[in-house]
Amino acid sequence: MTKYIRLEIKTQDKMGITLKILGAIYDSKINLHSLEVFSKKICVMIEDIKKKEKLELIEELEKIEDVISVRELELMGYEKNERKLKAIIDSVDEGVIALSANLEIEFFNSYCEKLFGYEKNEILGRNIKSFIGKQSSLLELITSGKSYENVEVSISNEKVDGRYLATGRAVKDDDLNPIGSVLTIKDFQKAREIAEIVSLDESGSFKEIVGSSTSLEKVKKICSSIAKSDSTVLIKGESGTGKELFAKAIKKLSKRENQRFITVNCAALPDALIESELFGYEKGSFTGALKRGKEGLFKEADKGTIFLDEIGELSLGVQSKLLRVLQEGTIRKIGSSKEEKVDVRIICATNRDLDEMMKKGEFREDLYYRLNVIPITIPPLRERKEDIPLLIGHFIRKMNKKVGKDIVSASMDYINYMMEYDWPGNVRELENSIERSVNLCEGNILTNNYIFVDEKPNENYNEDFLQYKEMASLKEQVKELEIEILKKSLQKNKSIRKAAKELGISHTALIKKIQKLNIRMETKDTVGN
Ligand SMILES: Nc1ncnc2c1ncn2[C@@H]1O[C@H](COP(=O)(O)OP(=O)(O)OP(=O)(O)O)[C@@H](O)[C@H]1O
Repeated sequence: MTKYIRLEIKTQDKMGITLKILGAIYDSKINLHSLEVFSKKICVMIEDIKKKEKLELIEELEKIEDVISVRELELMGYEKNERKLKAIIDSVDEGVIALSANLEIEFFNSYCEKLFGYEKNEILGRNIKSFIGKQSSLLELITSGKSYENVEVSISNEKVDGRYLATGRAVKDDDLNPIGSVLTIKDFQKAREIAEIVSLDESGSFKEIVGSSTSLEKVKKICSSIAKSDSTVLIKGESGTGKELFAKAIKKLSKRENQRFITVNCAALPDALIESELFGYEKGSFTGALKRGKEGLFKEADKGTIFLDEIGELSLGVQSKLLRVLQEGTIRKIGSSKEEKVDVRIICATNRDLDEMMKKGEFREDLYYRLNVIPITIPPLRERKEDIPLLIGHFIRKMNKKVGKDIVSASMDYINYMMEYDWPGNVRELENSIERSVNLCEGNILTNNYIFVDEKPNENYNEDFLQYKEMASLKEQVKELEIEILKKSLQKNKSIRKAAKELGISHTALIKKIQKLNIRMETKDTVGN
């Protein structure tokens, strides 16, 4: 490698000082390689000379008026920057190449040695065609003069043969004429693996949980941080807030991700059954039992997760059995004296106030403290109304698929109405309400006319509705109005017979209209076919 000497000359900030310094170097008959000029400093890079000549040059430079000091430097400023940049580019796990307009490689990072299968000194200055194959689609991209992004290309020469993703930009002069190009090339397989890892990240586990309110994000964060441990989780929250969705998300993020997730709705099973369902029974242990006996759900969930929904509904008897699972990690089948070890993570949920139940003696205190190791509270929808617009969009898409419609969005009025409502049934009620709207909607936008919630509609509703609507035929407007009148009467009267009386039509006429207009209302009566 050619050796050079670098000098830093500190000077007064005077006109003509650079010329004097260059003159001294010229007079000494020393070749100048490069020069950097600053306001009070000049750096020169000169050919390698003998020590004596170097000292003589320094002496000459120091004699110049306005020169303050001269010292030898390790590297020029631009060399330092170049090396830093090269270190950065070399650390990238993909090939970075700068090409001239003639496709000669002017710059490349060390990854390219592996990419092309050649040594550094065999690459510089050579035409890229000799490394990528004359037929490579990459050649077409490079010569197109256009930008391209992550295009799949092949690279093959006598040493390598593989698939890559190429991204490139043309380099242009001031008149926009191409003077070369820069490209990056990444390993296809590696890029795919990274994409897979990213798609498996935590956000994937919360994919089904729609909403970005601070309070919901906080719950997601807690779930991510506790998911990996085996501690028992107690999810509290009103009915329909998404407790089960969160329980599933915790399982997905846990070490037990690939093991079973068993859901038990404690309220749905009669007390007499729940014990045998949870813990199983030995053969012939009670009348009606299967001859061969039965494994319980805890056993089935072994190594996995069990989700005990509505835990507040368990009888005190079953509560004490559950306590044993938590204390000892064992279960005992009905009719058996043998304890069996199980390795199950328990996630439970309740919409009841367990504290209150404990005070009343309806829930065991010791069990409560065992379950409440990691308490998570999901806020009701009315406390995170900012999630409603996102949820509306999500449920429209979901219901479109379910009922085969193509509704594109909801009107602002519809969204505003939904934001004003208090949602005592939380997200489940919102979902049901949108399902009804989607079913009844005749256009491709959900409007106020298709709102069906269980409380009074907003006060301005009729006024808004009676406004003249452009683009709607008289027939359509009359039909919409009729739907509204029927709906309001049905809502108020909660009975088809009473509504018919109020509207001055017969009971059968009202039923016919309800069917024709596809109105689905919950009244005391049912509309038969
Ligand atoms: N944040 C959310 N994003 C999307 N869907 C949601 C969300 N929260 C709840 N849901 C939906 O609402 C319905 C009720 O949710 P889930 O069953 O998880 O509630 P829950 O709190 O367990 O109710 P319960 O206490 O009555 O058992 C489900 O259809 C669920 O998919």
